[in-house]
Amino acid sequence: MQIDGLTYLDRLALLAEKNNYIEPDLYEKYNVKRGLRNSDGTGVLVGLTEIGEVHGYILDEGERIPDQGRLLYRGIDIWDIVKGFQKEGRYGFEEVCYLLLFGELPDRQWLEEFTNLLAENRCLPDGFVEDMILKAPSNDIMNKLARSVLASYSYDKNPDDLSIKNVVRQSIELIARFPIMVAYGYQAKVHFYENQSLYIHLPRKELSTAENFLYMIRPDNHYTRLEAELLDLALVLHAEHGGGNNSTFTVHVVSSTGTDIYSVIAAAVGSLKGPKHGGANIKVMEMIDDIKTNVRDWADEEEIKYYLTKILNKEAFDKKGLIYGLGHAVYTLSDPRAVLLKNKAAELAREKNMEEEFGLYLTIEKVAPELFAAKKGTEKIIAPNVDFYSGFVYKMLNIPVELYTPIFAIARISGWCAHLLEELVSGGRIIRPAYKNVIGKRKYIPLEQR
Ligand SMILES: CC(=O)SCCNC(=O)CCNC(=O)[C@H](O)C(C)(C)COP(=O)(O)OP(=O)(O)OC[C@H]1O[C@@H](n2cnc3c(N)ncnc32)[C@H](O)[C@@H]1OP(=O)(O)O
Ligand SMILES: O=C([O-])CC(=O)C(=O)O
Repeated sequence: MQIDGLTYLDRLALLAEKNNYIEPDLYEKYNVKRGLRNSDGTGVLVGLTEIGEVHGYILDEGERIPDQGRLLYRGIDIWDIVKGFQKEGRYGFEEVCYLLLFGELPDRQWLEEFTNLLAENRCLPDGFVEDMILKAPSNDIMNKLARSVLASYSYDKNPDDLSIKNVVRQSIELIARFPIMVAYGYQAKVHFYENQSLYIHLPRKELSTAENFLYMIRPDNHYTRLEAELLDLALVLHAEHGGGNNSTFTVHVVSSTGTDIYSVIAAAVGSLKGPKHGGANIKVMEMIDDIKTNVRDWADEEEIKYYLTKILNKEAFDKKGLIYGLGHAVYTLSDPRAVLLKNKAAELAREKNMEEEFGLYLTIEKVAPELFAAKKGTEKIIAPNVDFYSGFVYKMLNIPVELYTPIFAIARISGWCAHLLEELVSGGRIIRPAYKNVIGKRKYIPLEQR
């Protein structure tokens, strides 16, 4: 039924918009920490952790002083971790999973056993591929991943047991299975939605997580050592980011209810998918494609500035006003992961003859802060975050764009599981902040009198 050209659903949507509007002034009046942020932009302190430390500024007598970013896993600087395994010529992601989950660096024997344990668990339960992946494909791999995680509950003989030993077992299974769930979800997508041949390659025990993933997504199984090393580096850099990032905080919130690991991790996958969080790596690629289409000369700084201003003014691209891949809730001057990925992107761009496109990224990184400052009237610096250069690196590795956020999930599952264990050991209280009701009292009116 249509009234004034509006459908019933249109009118419901208008009501939903009108009756969910809250005066912005009220947030200030009641001192609401919107987005769980203090008035100076720092995060509200809601927990303690020993897993990841994210350093982005110095607090000096209550003032927030921007600083170069630093990221530490269990107290060890990410730069040192990367230098360490690269110097020894080995892959690093498995070692980082161990470090995050168990709080210390493994010696050679413990690392070998842990790597073997991951390899043994790198298979899906009987019937899972046929019933849960191929019979229910999705156009979106993150959606498919969340459903595969939830479906795993029914294949687990002991799904609700929250003893640490059981959750460690479940965590290792999930870390080992995420690359397979993503790879097969992707293969199902290209087969059922894009009419291409179906490839279900079984993972191989002797390969690392990064190698196996490349092996499973490519029809011919082929990858080079350099490609696997770069993917391994990306996995290491994306593995953990403290307790406050949205998906990890989701882990704390959901697990604080005492629910099972599959419910917790499926919720975290849903959070990571969002374009302001892990989903930004796909958005960056779409935004760059849009800029490439609309800016005639990629070397012309003024033309790029003009178009970025349109993006900031919500007149171009997705009209959300965001330049994706820039800005961070904690980092200010730099995100150490973006610095590492930028170096890799520069090397690869030279090798692959893609320096012109790389130059576009550099110009955006250079001019966006001043445009942002002019628009917002602030001194705030927006530097590239981990999502700015990661997609460009994946593109040069010929990894399809729909896999960029799922790769983030393949890495971050290790941090999520570490935080789940920490919540179970040291949390214990249901997370339950307050919302003030500002509508006041109203009377119930009988149907005939409305
Ligand atoms: C793995 C990760 O999650 S890394 C982050 C990936 N996300 C992105 O790259 C998306 C683009 N960036 C953003 O949206 C933000 O910088 C976030 C979500 C990362 C951080 O958000 P916040 O902590 O709220 O940022 P902050 O407090 O600095 O924001 C202040 C203002 O600047 C705006 N802003 C921040 N970054 C950007 C940006 N890249 N482009 C345009 N505006 C921005 C915010 O929208 C906010 O505007 P408002 O005051 O009108 O609401
Ligand atoms: O910390 C955050 O807010 C976002 C995040 O997960 C990351 O940068 O890796």
